[in-house]
Amino acid sequence: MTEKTKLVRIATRKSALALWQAEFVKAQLEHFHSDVRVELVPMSTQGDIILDTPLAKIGGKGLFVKELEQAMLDGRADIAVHSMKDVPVDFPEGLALHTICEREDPRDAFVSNNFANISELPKGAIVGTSSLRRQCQIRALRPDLEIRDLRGNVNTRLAKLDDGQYDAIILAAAGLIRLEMGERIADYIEPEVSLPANGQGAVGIECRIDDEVTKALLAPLEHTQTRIRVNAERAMNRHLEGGCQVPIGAYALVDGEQVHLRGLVGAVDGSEILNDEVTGHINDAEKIGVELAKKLLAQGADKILAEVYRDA
Ligand SMILES: NCc1[nH]cc(CCC(=O)O)c1CC(=O)O
Repeated sequence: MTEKTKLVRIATRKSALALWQAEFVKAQLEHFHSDVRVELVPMSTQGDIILDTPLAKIGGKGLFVKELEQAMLDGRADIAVHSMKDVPVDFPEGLALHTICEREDPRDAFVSNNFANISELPKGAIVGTSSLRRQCQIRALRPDLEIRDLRGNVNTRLAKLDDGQYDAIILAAAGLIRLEMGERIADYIEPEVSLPANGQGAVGIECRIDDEVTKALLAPLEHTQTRIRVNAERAMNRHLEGGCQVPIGAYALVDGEQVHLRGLVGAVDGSEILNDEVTGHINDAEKIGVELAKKLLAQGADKILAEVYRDA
């Protein structure tokens, strides 16, 4: 090791997907900087420990990130690597989301050992998902299916499907692809059928605001188009005051100088779903997110969300 070697410590959850994402960032940092050494600092978060309660009922934002943030604030780690979907819209003082890496496939995936897609499922079939967003969209499409809660990391969820506890489960395609289990995906669910969660499929890197050395090292990992999309999506969620455990979908696409954002707020039972969209210039990504949130609120999103929070 030479004298100028810089150590970057990555706070990460211990799930296979979190470790994959941390290893990915480690490899990228080492690829761009020959004088950087990267260490993983694995830890458990509340979201990993409380496994027997539906996520929506545990409440509190940042179930999967708080412990990682504390490690950075205490100086036990320099950066934290997150699935953007799990990152709350606001950060503790002293920390910020510095980098957003290129997005993987953002779609939800239909996984089943017996059925090729949602339309093939027979009446009464049992579908596993722990996401209110997926639940309300599937219920709107197929009110005859039975939705059951499904917790645990990707491997646990697949094991429960293979046990026969469910006829099908819905997962983020990105997690399966990253873990080289893409062949388990029977069908990719298009955004028109299941609008993804804000940030789904994107990896973000958080660090201390005053850590200029680390911030400079992270710069080459930033992916501008993903940043624009995720900024628009997160701005919508922020204005709706929605964490990740709410029936809210937000999905942006960039076409040249334009960003096109679609948003959805739904009642958990699928009885009511509000959809809207806004297009504007890429420099106004966040304004577009706020504008879309306002349109959804004007349609009655506030009433739907108030009901979700009351029932939770
Ligand atoms: N809430 C858990 C979580 N956080 C990120 C992903 C998948 C990968 C991603 O969206 O980047 C998953 C699993 C899932 O929803 O199936």
